[in-house]
Amino acid sequence: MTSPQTAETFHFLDYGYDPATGELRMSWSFDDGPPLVERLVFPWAPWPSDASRQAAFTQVMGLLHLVAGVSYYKAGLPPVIDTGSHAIDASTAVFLETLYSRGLAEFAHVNEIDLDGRIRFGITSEYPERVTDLALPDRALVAMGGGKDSLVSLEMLRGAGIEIQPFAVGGSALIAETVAAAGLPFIRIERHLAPELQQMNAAGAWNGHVPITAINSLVGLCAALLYGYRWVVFSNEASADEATLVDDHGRAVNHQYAKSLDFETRLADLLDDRLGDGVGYFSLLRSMGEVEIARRFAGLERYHEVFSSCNRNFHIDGPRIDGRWCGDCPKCRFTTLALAPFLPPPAIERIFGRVLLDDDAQLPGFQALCALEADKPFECVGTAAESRALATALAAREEWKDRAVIRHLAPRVETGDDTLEALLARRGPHHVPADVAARVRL
Ligand SMILES: CC(=O)N[C@H]1[C@@H](OP(=O)(O)OP(=O)(O)OC[C@H]2O[C@@H](n3ccc(=O)[nH]c3=O)[C@H](O)[C@@H]2O)O[C@H](CO)[C@@H](O)[C@@H]1O[C@H](C)C(=O)N[C@@H](C)C(=O)N[C@@H](CCC(=O)O)C(=O)O
Ligand SMILES: Nc1ncnc2c1ncn2[C@@H]1O[C@H](COP(=O)(O)OP(=O)(O)OP(=O)(O)O)[C@@H](O)[C@H]1O
Repeated sequence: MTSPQTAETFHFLDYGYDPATGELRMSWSFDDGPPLVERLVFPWAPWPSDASRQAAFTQVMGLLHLVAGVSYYKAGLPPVIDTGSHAIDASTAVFLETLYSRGLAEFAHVNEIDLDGRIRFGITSEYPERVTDLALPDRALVAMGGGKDSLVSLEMLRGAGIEIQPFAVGGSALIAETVAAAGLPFIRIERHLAPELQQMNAAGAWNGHVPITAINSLVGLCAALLYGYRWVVFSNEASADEATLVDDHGRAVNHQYAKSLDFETRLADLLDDRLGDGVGYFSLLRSMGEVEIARRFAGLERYHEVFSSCNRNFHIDGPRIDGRWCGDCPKCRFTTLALAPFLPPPAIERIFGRVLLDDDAQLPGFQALCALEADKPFECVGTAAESRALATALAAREEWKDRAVIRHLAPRVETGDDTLEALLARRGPHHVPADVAARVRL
């Protein structure tokens, strides 16, 4: 296979869904190289009889093809992008250019590649295709990630009496266990990347972070149209808007771009243009920060022994650790910090199998969470202000103040107005539909 890095053009080839098997196939290529075929399998092979739902599904599947191409495009970054049979109107082109450039910002930063002006999706159509008469039942398909955030959403919706169906993309047994603990049925959508990607990576193709939540969001929207759910609910928080770092050219590099309000707004607007309000994509926790979410999760004891936020669990080929927490990564550190004000030390030890705040070897990692002497890590963690407020609050608690990490960290951080109480009270903008927001008491 020729190297994707020498290719002139990245081609979007075919996409299609087979109602007999529930398999969705999408393909791309570099120049005239072999097609790179990614497959998704929707269990029970759903297929709606209603023509407007079929038309809406075909549109959303087209968007998924355009978004999921990012995994392959990044391997070579060819100068030309050929969108093939897709009708790309101006707003779709801007949506894709923004997603590819901001969603690949960490990838570009780590690989020292300048993406400015490189990613261009040509306009091939004046208007977006529209489906106007979509009617889906008022019920929610909830994206599950195995961690605390999606479980908080699930319980908020359940508590409000809204019909819920958890789903996840990929084969994580751990996510399935959280859903089993919720006592709910589970839709697990298989995802198989093109096998050539692994070979290209091994041969030295460009590799790095991709905006995975954007891909999962479009898969969720396909599922909503196939299975019949009006709302696709994610659990992305206000804290995800903070850039992980600002580079030497003043550009924001955000590991969590696809979890940001900016991405959510752009995708929701695009869907509104094409499908009206027949389908709703939103994050239920958008108005809250990590601290408020942790406070709510602390009260959901039934999940304390089954959840995991540690991303060492979520590789495509399965977990790379024994147990649910590796105990030495930014997510393990941040989740400890966020839950500690709301749970007693024995409960923290039961969850994580240790108390990271007792281990002074962990101090540099906690400092990085506070953006002290280091950038924040490329991980899904809270804002630096949240970590500082948490450290300060723990220094005022008898049960935490003498722990090694808190003793060293707390005197070195300043919180200003961002105290724990202020962060708990703060609410930002969101796109939760008014009827849902009222029912969950947002
Ligand atoms: C689990 C993890 O952190 N994976 C990142 C890691 O990948 P690694 O090679 O160690 O293992 P795999 O995840 O199994 O991936 C194998 C290769 O496959 C490619 N790939 C995978 C998924 C995909 O959608 N597209 C792909 O191209 C990629 O080449 C992999 O090397 O390092 C990779 C390179 O930096 C990261 O891309 C992997 O991240 C995954 C896509 C992933 O699922 N990460 C989530 C845990 C994650 O970061 N979630 C964010 C959401 C942020 C967002 O904006 O969406 C979060 O929790 O903040
Ligand atoms: N495999 C997946 N399939 C579908 N949605 C997912 C998947 N992984 C993560 N998500 C969703 O993406 C969003 C971001 O994931 P994230 O890991 O931050 O959340 P989480 O696992 O619920 O909580 P935590 O922050 O504790 O890890 C959440 O809405 C989550 O449900």
